[in-house]
Amino acid sequence: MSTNSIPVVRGNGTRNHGRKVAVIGSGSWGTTFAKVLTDAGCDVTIWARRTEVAHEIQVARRNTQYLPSINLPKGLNATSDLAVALRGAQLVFLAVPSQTLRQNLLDLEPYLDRRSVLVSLVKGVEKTTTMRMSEVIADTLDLPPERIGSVSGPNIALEIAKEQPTGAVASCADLSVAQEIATAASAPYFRTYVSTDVVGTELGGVLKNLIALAIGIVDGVGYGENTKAAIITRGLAEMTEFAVASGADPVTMSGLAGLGDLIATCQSPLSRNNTAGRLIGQGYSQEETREQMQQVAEGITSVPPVLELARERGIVMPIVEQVQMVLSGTMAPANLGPHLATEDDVPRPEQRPDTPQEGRWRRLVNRMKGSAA
Ligand SMILES: NC(=O)C1=CN([C@@H]2O[C@H](COP(=O)(O)OP(=O)(O)OC[C@H]3O[C@@H](n4cnc5c(N)ncnc54)[C@H](OP(=O)(O)O)[C@@H]3O)[C@@H](O)[C@H]2O)C=CC1
Ligand SMILES: O=C(CO)COP(=O)(O)O
Repeated sequence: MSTNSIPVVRGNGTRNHGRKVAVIGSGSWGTTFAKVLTDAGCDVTIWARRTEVAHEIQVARRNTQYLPSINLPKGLNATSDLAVALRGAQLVFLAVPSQTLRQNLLDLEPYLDRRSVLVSLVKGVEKTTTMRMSEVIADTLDLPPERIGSVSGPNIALEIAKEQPTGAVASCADLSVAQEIATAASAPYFRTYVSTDVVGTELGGVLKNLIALAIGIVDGVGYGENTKAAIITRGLAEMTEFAVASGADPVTMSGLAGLGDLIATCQSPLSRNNTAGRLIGQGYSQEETREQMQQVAEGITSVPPVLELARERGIVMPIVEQVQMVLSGTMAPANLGPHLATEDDVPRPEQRPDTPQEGRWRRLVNRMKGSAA
């Protein structure tokens, strides 16, 4: 482990002894996640598409473009050769932009061990197909669900690279595979929980980006904490409805991959989605904002496909609709938030009678009534 921040007690390094893993993508998250895996005791090789980035990581133990001032661990190997990165890798973590993942998978397919598990770290949906990343993996490589996983949570890369503690959720349809992923990705400053809810884990990461855009927009306008609290609270309700209609467990949305990530991304000035929203709220166009951003802001690309899926599934997402209108220039940023409703909306209870949250509370209350009787 490097010395970027407060030292923490070392954990389970020996559990990962000899576990060979690859990380595909050497941006801020790929590099940070490779550090987590190395600090967890795995034998890690990170793939960078540019040789100079691979060389800098391998030789100088730095990735100055994406993680300035961070010392990377000695054991981390880097290469720009996919064959080298994938040789013997039991777990392959994918940290590339959502819109390039399909091509990246096709590129790596010839070198992939047919037993390896592919784990998406990506928080977007494919624009042209509206597929989640695990669906893109299954579609491209024809892999069964037990060879596809996802890791997501409140994971602002730079904070984790500084070894500031947090957690995440590793999910796979096969619980034992989720446990294997979580073991590989559990460092002293990074606790990884397990889940079999791949849909919920992935959608938490996708949907919080859209709400973070809304938060950035109202921040750019100059609105204060009430507006943001209303957007976060109603945003979680929108996220949960959409995720449940897509097959997710509502409980996932109240965990690290849902609420946890929503809080981190909406609060952090380091969030690229939050930052992109702020620029738009300050009056920059979508094009100008894209130009100013040096890194991936997945939310901007995910808005149209998420709304397309929401309409197909009969889900109303007023905040995401408003974000779309602001992005397309049909609504002024200052009009986002204050009403949080469409024009024809009528006053209604805050929680719809059939929301997953209410159903859960009702079941709990009924159970308690039953046990008190
Ligand atoms: N940063 C974070 O805090 C977190 C990010 N994520 C998610 O991780 C994913 C990756 O994001 P992140 O690392 O932050 O992004 P960055 O913008 O930091 O880096 C993007 C990376 O993708 C590479 N890349 C760009 N185009 C291609 C391509 N066509 N083929 C292969 N690689 C390409 C870039 O390479 P090059 O440098 O050569 O351009 C770079 O290594 C996103 O889905 C993001 O939402 C998830 C959790 C936390
Ligand atoms: O996913 C993230 C934190 O969990 C990173 O968010 P941004 O992509 O908005 O920086």
